[in-house]
Amino acid sequence: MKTFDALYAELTDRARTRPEGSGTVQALDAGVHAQGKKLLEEAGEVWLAAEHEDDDSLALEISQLLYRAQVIMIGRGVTLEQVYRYL
Ligand SMILES: N=c1c2ncn([C@@H]3O[C@H](COP(=O)(O)OP(=O)(O)OP(=O)(O)O)[C@@H](O)[C@H]3O)c2ncn1[C@@H]1O[C@H](COP(=O)(O)O)[C@@H](O)[C@H]1O
Repeated sequence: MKTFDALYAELTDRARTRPEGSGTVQALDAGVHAQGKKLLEEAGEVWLAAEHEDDDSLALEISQLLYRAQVIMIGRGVTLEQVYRYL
C-alpha cells in the first residue's frame, strides 16, 4: 500500500525525470494558480463526500486531496520534513 511519503518520492521523481504522459508533470507545468484551483476543487469534493457519500468514496476524494497538496508542495519545493515539524 502506498503511503504519503512514498507518493511524495514518486512525484518528486516525476518532476525530475518528466516522463511522457505524466499528469503530475502537466500539473506542475500548469503553475500554482491552476494547482490551487485543483486543491480547492478536491477539498470541496471531500466535504461533499463526507456529507453525502459512503466511506470508500470519501477515502477516494481524500486521496485526491492529498495528491493535490503534494503537487503544490513539490511545485514550491516544500519538503515533507518542513510540513511534519508542524504536525
Ligand atoms: N494519486 C494520484 C492522483 N490523485 C488524483 N489525481 C489526478 O486527479 C484526477 C482526478 O481529479 P478530478 O476529480 O478533478 O477529475 P478530472 O477533473 O477528470 O481530472 P483531470 O481532467 O483534471 O485530470 C485524476 O484523473 C488524476 O489526473 C492523481 N494523479 C496521480 N496520482 C498518483 O501520482 C502518481 C504519478 O502519476 P503521474 O504523474 O500521472 O504518472 C501515480 O502513482 C498516481 O497514482
